[in-house]
Amino acid sequence: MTEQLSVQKCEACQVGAPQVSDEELPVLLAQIPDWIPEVRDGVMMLEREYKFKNYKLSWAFANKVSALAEEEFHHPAILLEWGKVKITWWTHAIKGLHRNDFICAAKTDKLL
Ligand SMILES: C[C@H](O)[C@H](O)[C@H]1CNC2=NC(N)=NC(=O)C2=N1
Repeated sequence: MTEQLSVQKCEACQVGAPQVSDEELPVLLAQIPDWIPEVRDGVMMLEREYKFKNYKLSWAFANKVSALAEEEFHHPAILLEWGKVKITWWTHAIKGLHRNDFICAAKTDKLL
């Protein structure tokens, strides 16, 4: 069993890096069951919406995710609303999902 995604580090990802394979996809998705794979304009992404009691709590969580992104140098889309934060991870350089996206999704869950 490979170690938990949330303790792994993102690797530098360049254009041409491999997307997650069809065989790996279900194995990785099973490790982050609260995340939904979405395909937009042919690009597969991982998405999760978190609910909070008010805007300040949503804002604080969004800030933590931003700090994580800088630490990993891998950046999500963050939709910040009153009582909700939607996080979407994908790898722009390869227009799809890299192992990094799963690592970052798992790390995002640990920020709660
Ligand atoms: C220049 C380029 O944006 C950087 O190399 C990094 C920054 N953060 C990134 N974040 C994500 N999600 N995908 C990328 O391809 C990516 N590239």
